[in-house]
Amino acid sequence: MRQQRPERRHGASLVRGALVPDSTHDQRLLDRRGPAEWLHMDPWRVMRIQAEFVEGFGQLAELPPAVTVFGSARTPEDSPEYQMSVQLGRALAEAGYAVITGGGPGCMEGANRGAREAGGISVGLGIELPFEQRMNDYVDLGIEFRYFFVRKTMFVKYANGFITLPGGFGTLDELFEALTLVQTGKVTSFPVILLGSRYWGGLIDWIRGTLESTGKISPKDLDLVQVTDDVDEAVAAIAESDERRLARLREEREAVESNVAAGE
Ligand SMILES: CC(C)=CCNc1ncnc2c1ncn2[C@@H]1O[C@H](COP(=O)(O)O)[C@@H](O)[C@H]1O
Repeated sequence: MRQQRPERRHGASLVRGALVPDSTHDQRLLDRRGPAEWLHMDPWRVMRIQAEFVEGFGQLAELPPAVTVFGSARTPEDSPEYQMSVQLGRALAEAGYAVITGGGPGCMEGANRGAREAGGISVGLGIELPFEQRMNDYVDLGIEFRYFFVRKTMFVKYANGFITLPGGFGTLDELFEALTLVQTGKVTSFPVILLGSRYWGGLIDWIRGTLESTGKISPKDLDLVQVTDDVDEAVAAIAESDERRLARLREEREAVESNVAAGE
């Protein structure tokens, strides 16, 4: 015999029995006297996450070719690393690239500053942090994100490559995310460049001496990252990768066009 159990449809979901709540979404929406915890529940968070993607995609879709620059939030303004970040921002802008950073202080500020001083497009993708933090003054287009993973999608999606200055955990996280995406073929034609051979040398030695030598990565994976001390060399590596990508796209288009012509 069919059991009669209470049931309720929640959009695409169906709940029955004890899972049926004693109020509806509408009631909870309209009942302003009720508690506000539902605002912080996961289904609602999804809407916020969606909104962040929509805002990010909308603001960045028309950006010209861009490069994302990572690096420490703690680099002092009077340090050589800060100077290098300014020089890098400037060189990227002069080569026609918009510069995207995390919008914070230190190396991020330096790269935004260089881009702005050279008349380029200076973008900051900020992140909500548990302590007071504001977008640096050299950002012309700034977007604030609540979620790291949404922001990281923007860093990759709108950049033609990453250049990484000396940094800490945040920088390493961004660096290894990029390398994983390239290694697994999720992004193609995406140079990852480390600026500062003294700073990064130990990490590269460890990757070679431990990861590669024990077979955790393949020897060719080491080619995914380039190390240099020369800002112009870093920018040139991005430009060369772009040229190769454009040439490949041209070839693919020509092949499609000649197939279409042959079929006619
Ligand atoms: C002084 C201080 C800690 C400020 C934090 N303010 C921040 N504002 C924006 N992005 C950040 C900040 N801290 C870390 N990040 C992200 O993580 C990277 C730097 O982290 P770290 O300093 O290397 O580990 C940046 O590329 C940036 O994307």
